[in-house]
Amino acid sequence: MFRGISISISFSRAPSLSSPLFLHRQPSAVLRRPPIRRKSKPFPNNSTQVRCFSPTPMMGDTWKPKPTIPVIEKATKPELFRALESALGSSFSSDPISPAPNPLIIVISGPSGVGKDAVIGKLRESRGENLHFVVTATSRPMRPGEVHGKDYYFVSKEEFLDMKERNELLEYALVYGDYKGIPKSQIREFMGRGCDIVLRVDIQGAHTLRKKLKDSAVFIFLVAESEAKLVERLIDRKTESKEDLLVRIATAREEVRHVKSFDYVVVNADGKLDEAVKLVESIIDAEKARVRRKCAAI
Ligand SMILES: Nc1ncnc2c1ncn2[C@@H]1O[C@H](COP(=O)(O)OP(=O)(O)OP(=O)(O)O)[C@@H](O)[C@H]1O
Repeated sequence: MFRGISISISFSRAPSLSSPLFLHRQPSAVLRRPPIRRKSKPFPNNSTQVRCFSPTPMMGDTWKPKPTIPVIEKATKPELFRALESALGSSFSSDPISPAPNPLIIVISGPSGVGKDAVIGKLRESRGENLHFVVTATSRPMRPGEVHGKDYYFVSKEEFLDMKERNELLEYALVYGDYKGIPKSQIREFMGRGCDIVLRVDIQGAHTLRKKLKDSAVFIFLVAESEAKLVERLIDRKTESKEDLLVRIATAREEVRHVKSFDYVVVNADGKLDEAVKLVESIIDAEKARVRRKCAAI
Protein backbone atom coordinates (compact mmCIF):
# COMPACT_ATOMS: atom_id res chain seq x y z
CA MET A 1 0.00 0.00 0.00
CA PHE A 2 2.75 2.43 0.98
CA ARG A 3 4.68 1.67 -2.16
CA GLY A 4 1.57 2.45 -4.13
CA ILE A 5 1.12 5.75 -2.33
CA SER A 6 4.67 6.95 -2.83
CA ILE A 7 4.58 6.17 -6.54
CA SER A 8 1.31 7.92 -7.09
CA ILE A 9 2.64 11.06 -5.33
CA SER A 10 5.68 11.21 -7.56
CA PHE A 11 3.38 10.92 -10.55
CA SER A 12 1.11 13.71 -9.37
CA ARG A 13 4.10 16.07 -9.48
CA ALA A 14 4.85 15.41 -13.11
CA PRO A 15 8.34 16.65 -14.07
CA SER A 16 8.54 19.20 -16.86
CA LEU A 17 9.93 17.99 -20.16
CA SER A 18 13.07 19.99 -19.49
CA SER A 19 13.81 17.89 -16.43
CA PRO A 20 16.56 15.36 -17.08
CA LEU A 21 14.67 13.02 -14.78
CA PHE A 22 11.65 12.97 -17.03
CA LEU A 23 12.70 10.22 -19.34
CA HIS A 24 13.99 7.98 -16.57
CA ARG A 25 11.33 8.43 -13.91
CA GLN A 26 8.18 7.76 -15.80
CA PRO A 27 8.86 4.37 -17.37
CA SER A 28 10.54 2.95 -14.26
CA ALA A 29 7.67 4.11 -12.05
CA VAL A 30 5.20 2.48 -14.42
CA LEU A 31 7.11 -0.78 -14.43
CA ARG A 32 7.61 -0.96 -10.68
CA ARG A 33 4.11 -0.01 -9.66
CA PRO A 34 2.40 -2.93 -7.87
CA PRO A 35 -1.15 -3.89 -8.69
CA ILE A 36 -3.70 -1.73 -6.89
CA ARG A 37 -6.01 -3.49 -4.50
CA ARG A 38 -9.02 -1.40 -3.58
CA LYS A 39 -11.83 -2.37 -1.27
CA SER A 40 -14.25 0.38 -2.12
CA LYS A 41 -15.23 2.64 -5.03
CA PRO A 42 -13.36 1.48 -8.08
CA PHE A 43 -12.28 4.13 -10.58
CA PRO A 44 -14.95 5.10 -13.08
CA ASN A 45 -13.43 3.06 -15.89
CA ASN A 46 -12.45 0.33 -13.40
CA SER A 47 -9.05 0.04 -14.99
CA THR A 48 -5.88 0.18 -12.92
CA GLN A 49 -3.88 0.11 -16.15
CA VAL A 50 -5.14 3.54 -17.24
CA ARG A 51 -4.47 5.00 -13.80
CA CYS A 52 -0.87 3.87 -14.02
CA PHE A 53 -0.25 6.07 -17.02
CA SER A 54 -2.21 9.04 -15.75
CA PRO A 55 -0.17 11.89 -14.28
CA THR A 56 -3.19 13.08 -12.28
CA PRO A 57 -3.23 12.37 -8.52
CA MET A 58 -4.23 8.87 -7.47
CA MET A 59 -5.01 9.79 -3.85
CA GLY A 60 -8.11 11.62 -2.64
CA ASP A 61 -11.53 12.03 -4.08
CA THR A 62 -10.86 14.48 -6.91
CA TRP A 63 -10.87 12.21 -9.90
CA LYS A 64 -10.44 14.12 -13.13
CA PRO A 65 -10.97 12.56 -16.54
CA LYS A 66 -7.77 11.70 -18.33
CA PRO A 67 -6.91 14.50 -20.79
CA THR A 68 -7.10 13.34 -24.34
CA ILE A 69 -4.35 14.08 -26.86
CA PRO A 70 -5.84 14.99 -30.25
CA VAL A 71 -4.95 13.04 -33.35
CA ILE A 72 -1.65 14.53 -34.50
CA GLU A 73 -2.64 14.81 -38.17
CA LYS A 74 -5.86 16.67 -37.33
CA ALA A 75 -4.74 19.00 -34.52
CA THR A 76 -3.00 22.33 -34.84
CA LYS A 77 0.37 22.84 -33.17
CA PRO A 78 -1.08 25.03 -30.37
CA GLU A 79 -3.82 22.46 -29.72
CA LEU A 80 -1.28 19.67 -29.42
CA PHE A 81 0.96 21.85 -27.29
CA ARG A 82 -1.86 22.62 -24.83
CA ALA A 83 -3.06 19.02 -24.77
CA LEU A 84 0.45 17.80 -23.94
CA GLU A 85 0.73 20.38 -21.18
CA SER A 86 -2.58 19.32 -19.77
CA ALA A 87 -1.67 15.63 -19.96
CA LEU A 88 1.58 16.24 -18.11
CA GLY A 89 -0.07 18.46 -15.53
CA SER A 90 2.18 21.51 -15.94
CA SER A 91 2.91 24.13 -18.57
CA PHE A 92 6.08 23.98 -20.66
CA SER A 93 8.68 26.48 -19.53
CA SER A 94 10.35 28.86 -21.98
CA ASP A 95 13.24 29.43 -19.56
CA PRO A 96 16.65 28.43 -20.98
CA ILE A 97 17.39 24.80 -20.17
CA SER A 98 21.05 25.63 -19.70
CA PRO A 99 22.11 28.94 -18.10
CA ALA A 100 24.35 31.31 -20.08
CA PRO A 101 27.98 30.19 -19.82
CA ASN A 102 30.44 32.09 -17.64
CA PRO A 103 32.90 34.37 -19.38
CA LEU A 104 35.97 32.34 -20.29
CA ILE A 105 39.64 33.28 -19.94
CA ILE A 106 41.65 32.04 -22.90
CA VAL A 107 45.42 32.10 -22.58
CA ILE A 108 47.24 32.03 -25.92
CA SER A 109 50.94 31.38 -25.90
CA GLY A 110 53.72 30.02 -28.09
CA PRO A 111 57.24 30.81 -29.26
CA SER A 112 58.14 34.20 -30.68
CA GLY A 113 57.08 34.54 -34.31
CA VAL A 114 54.60 31.65 -34.23
CA GLY A 115 51.70 33.98 -35.04
CA LYS A 116 50.08 34.82 -31.67
CA ASP A 117 49.28 38.38 -32.72
CA ALA A 118 48.11 37.24 -36.16
CA VAL A 119 45.73 34.62 -34.68
CA ILE A 120 44.40 36.95 -32.00
CA GLY A 121 43.85 39.73 -34.57
CA LYS A 122 41.60 37.44 -36.64
CA LEU A 123 39.84 36.13 -33.55
CA ARG A 124 38.95 39.66 -32.53
CA GLU A 125 37.52 40.32 -35.99
CA SER A 126 35.33 37.23 -35.91
CA ARG A 127 34.16 37.39 -32.29
CA GLY A 128 33.64 41.13 -32.10
CA GLU A 129 32.57 42.58 -28.78
CA ASN A 130 31.98 39.18 -27.17
CA LEU A 131 35.70 38.77 -26.79
CA HIS A 132 38.07 41.19 -25.13
CA PHE A 133 41.77 41.06 -25.85
CA VAL A 134 43.58 42.29 -22.79
CA VAL A 135 46.07 44.86 -23.91
CA THR A 136 49.37 44.03 -22.23
CA ALA A 137 51.51 46.72 -20.71
CA THR A 138 55.09 46.59 -21.98
CA SER A 139 58.28 48.56 -21.56
CA ARG A 140 59.55 47.52 -25.03
CA PRO A 141 59.72 50.15 -27.77
CA MET A 142 56.84 50.39 -30.23
CA ARG A 143 57.33 48.54 -33.57
CA PRO A 144 56.32 50.17 -36.85
CA GLY A 145 52.56 49.87 -37.35
CA GLU A 146 51.80 49.20 -33.67
CA VAL A 147 49.26 51.39 -31.91
CA HIS A 148 49.45 52.44 -28.24
CA GLY A 149 46.41 51.07 -26.34
CA LYS A 150 45.53 48.66 -29.16
CA ASP A 151 48.54 46.39 -29.50
CA TYR A 152 50.15 47.19 -26.15
CA TYR A 153 50.24 49.91 -23.52
CA PHE A 154 53.73 51.21 -24.10
CA VAL A 155 55.09 52.46 -20.78
CA SER A 156 58.53 53.30 -19.42
CA LYS A 157 60.35 50.82 -17.17
CA GLU A 158 59.65 53.10 -14.18
CA GLU A 159 55.92 53.27 -14.94
CA PHE A 160 55.80 49.51 -15.31
CA LEU A 161 57.53 48.92 -11.98
CA ASP A 162 55.05 51.30 -10.30
CA MET A 163 52.14 49.21 -11.62
CA LYS A 164 53.79 46.09 -10.26
CA GLU A 165 54.30 47.70 -6.84
CA ARG A 166 50.60 48.66 -6.70
CA ASN A 167 49.67 44.97 -7.36
CA GLU A 168 47.85 46.00 -10.53
CA LEU A 169 49.26 43.16 -12.64
CA LEU A 170 47.90 39.61 -12.82
CA GLU A 171 51.22 38.45 -14.23
CA TYR A 172 54.40 40.12 -15.37
CA ALA A 173 57.76 39.04 -16.72
CA LEU A 174 61.01 40.36 -18.05
CA VAL A 175 61.13 39.19 -21.67
CA TYR A 176 64.23 39.79 -23.82
CA GLY A 177 65.14 42.70 -21.52
CA ASP A 178 61.66 44.31 -21.57
CA TYR A 179 58.84 44.06 -19.06
CA LYS A 180 55.42 42.73 -20.06
CA GLY A 181 52.43 42.46 -17.76
CA ILE A 182 48.66 41.92 -17.67
CA PRO A 183 46.56 44.63 -15.99
CA LYS A 184 43.94 43.06 -13.67
CA SER A 185 41.50 45.95 -13.99
CA GLN A 186 40.78 45.23 -17.66
CA ILE A 187 39.98 41.57 -16.97
CA ARG A 188 37.58 42.42 -14.16
CA GLU A 189 35.85 45.12 -16.16
CA PHE A 190 35.25 43.05 -19.28
CA MET A 191 34.38 39.81 -17.49
CA GLY A 192 31.81 41.88 -15.59
CA ARG A 193 30.30 42.77 -18.97
CA GLY A 194 30.10 39.08 -19.90
CA CYS A 195 32.97 39.12 -22.42
CA ASP A 196 35.40 36.26 -22.91
CA ILE A 197 38.96 37.32 -22.22
CA VAL A 198 42.03 36.60 -24.35
CA LEU A 199 45.43 36.86 -22.75
CA ARG A 200 48.51 36.75 -24.93
CA VAL A 201 51.56 35.67 -22.98
CA ASP A 202 54.94 34.06 -23.53
CA ILE A 203 55.63 30.61 -22.11
CA GLN A 204 56.99 32.04 -18.87
CA GLY A 205 53.76 34.04 -18.45
CA ALA A 206 51.59 31.02 -19.25
CA HIS A 207 53.44 29.06 -16.58
CA THR A 208 52.73 31.76 -13.95
CA LEU A 209 49.09 32.04 -15.03
CA ARG A 210 48.60 28.28 -14.81
CA LYS A 211 49.76 28.41 -11.20
CA LYS A 212 47.40 31.29 -10.45
CA LEU A 213 44.33 30.34 -12.47
CA LYS A 214 44.79 26.55 -12.45
CA ASP A 215 41.97 24.96 -14.48
CA SER A 216 39.75 28.04 -14.43
CA ALA A 217 41.23 29.24 -17.76
CA VAL A 218 41.88 27.52 -21.12
CA PHE A 219 45.53 27.34 -22.15
CA ILE A 220 46.29 27.15 -25.87
CA PHE A 221 49.80 26.62 -27.24
CA LEU A 222 50.45 27.79 -30.78
CA VAL A 223 53.17 26.12 -32.84
CA ALA A 224 54.40 26.42 -36.41
CA GLU A 225 54.41 23.25 -38.50
CA SER A 226 58.21 23.00 -38.11
CA GLU A 227 61.17 24.77 -36.59
CA ALA A 228 62.42 25.77 -40.05
CA LYS A 229 59.10 27.46 -40.89
CA LEU A 230 59.16 29.36 -37.61
CA VAL A 231 62.66 30.67 -38.36
CA GLU A 232 61.57 31.73 -41.87
CA ARG A 233 58.61 33.59 -40.39
CA LEU A 234 60.82 35.47 -37.97
CA ILE A 235 63.30 36.36 -40.73
CA ASP A 236 60.47 37.58 -42.99
CA ARG A 237 59.01 39.73 -40.21
CA LYS A 238 62.19 41.86 -40.24
CA THR A 239 61.55 43.32 -36.80
CA GLU A 240 64.51 41.78 -34.92
CA SER A 241 68.22 42.49 -34.96
CA LYS A 242 70.44 39.47 -35.77
CA GLU A 243 71.29 39.13 -32.03
CA ASP A 244 67.60 39.23 -31.11
CA LEU A 245 66.81 36.71 -33.80
CA LEU A 246 69.35 34.28 -32.38
CA VAL A 247 67.98 34.62 -28.83
CA ARG A 248 64.36 34.15 -29.97
CA ILE A 249 65.13 31.07 -32.03
CA ALA A 250 67.24 29.47 -29.29
CA THR A 251 64.45 30.21 -26.79
CA ALA A 252 61.77 28.81 -29.12
CA ARG A 253 63.68 25.50 -29.26
CA GLU A 254 63.47 25.21 -25.51
CA GLU A 255 59.87 26.48 -25.27
CA VAL A 256 58.22 23.84 -27.43
CA ARG A 257 59.05 21.33 -24.70
CA HIS A 258 56.50 23.04 -22.44
CA VAL A 259 53.54 22.06 -24.59
CA LYS A 260 52.54 19.43 -22.03
CA SER A 261 51.42 22.09 -19.52
CA PHE A 262 48.79 23.41 -21.96
CA ASP A 263 45.25 22.19 -22.58
CA TYR A 264 45.40 22.43 -26.39
CA VAL A 265 48.03 22.72 -29.12
CA VAL A 266 47.13 24.50 -32.36
CA VAL A 267 49.34 24.36 -35.45
CA ASN A 268 49.51 27.69 -37.26
CA ALA A 269 50.90 26.36 -40.54
CA ASP A 270 52.33 28.57 -43.27
CA GLY A 271 49.52 30.19 -45.28
CA LYS A 272 46.90 28.50 -43.08
CA LEU A 273 46.21 31.22 -40.56
CA ASP A 274 42.43 30.94 -41.06
CA GLU A 275 42.48 27.24 -40.20
CA ALA A 276 44.37 27.91 -36.99
CA VAL A 277 41.87 30.62 -36.04
CA LYS A 278 38.96 28.27 -36.79
CA LEU A 279 40.43 25.64 -34.50
CA VAL A 280 40.90 28.17 -31.69
CA GLU A 281 37.25 29.22 -32.13
CA SER A 282 36.12 25.60 -31.92
CA ILE A 283 38.08 25.19 -28.70
CA ILE A 284 36.40 28.27 -27.21
CA ASP A 285 32.94 27.04 -28.27
CA ALA A 286 33.55 23.58 -26.85
CA GLU A 287 34.84 24.97 -23.57
CA LYS A 288 31.77 27.19 -23.22
CA ALA A 289 29.50 24.18 -23.79
CA ARG A 290 31.13 22.11 -21.05
CA VAL A 291 28.86 20.79 -18.30
CA ARG A 292 31.50 21.51 -15.65
CA ARG A 293 32.27 25.05 -16.67
CA LYS A 294 35.32 27.07 -15.90
CA CYS A 295 34.76 29.96 -13.52
CA ALA A 296 37.74 32.27 -13.07
CA ALA A 297 37.99 34.81 -10.27
CA ILE A 298 40.61 37.55 -10.65
N1 LIG B 1 49.89 31.09 -40.79
C1 LIG B 1 50.78 31.99 -41.15
N2 LIG B 1 51.34 31.92 -42.36
C2 LIG B 1 52.25 32.80 -42.76
N3 LIG B 1 52.69 33.85 -42.02
C3 LIG B 1 52.17 33.99 -40.79
C4 LIG B 1 51.19 33.08 -40.30
N4 LIG B 1 50.86 33.47 -39.05
C5 LIG B 1 51.58 34.56 -38.78
N5 LIG B 1 52.38 34.89 -39.82
C6 LIG B 1 53.36 35.99 -39.90
O1 LIG B 1 54.45 35.61 -39.07
C7 LIG B 1 55.00 36.74 -38.43
C8 LIG B 1 54.99 36.50 -36.93
O2 LIG B 1 53.65 36.55 -36.50
P1 LIG B 1 53.25 37.31 -35.16
O3 LIG B 1 53.91 38.63 -35.06
O4 LIG B 1 51.77 37.24 -35.07
O5 LIG B 1 53.93 36.33 -34.11
P2 LIG B 1 53.95 36.41 -32.53
O6 LIG B 1 53.83 35.02 -32.05
O7 LIG B 1 52.94 37.37 -32.08
O8 LIG B 1 55.44 36.96 -32.27
P3 LIG B 1 56.08 37.70 -30.98
O9 LIG B 1 55.82 36.82 -29.81
O10 LIG B 1 57.52 37.79 -31.33
O11 LIG B 1 55.42 39.04 -30.90
C9 LIG B 1 54.18 37.93 -38.85
O12 LIG B 1 54.85 38.56 -39.91
C10 LIG B 1 52.87 37.31 -39.32
O13 LIG B 1 52.21 38.08 -40.31
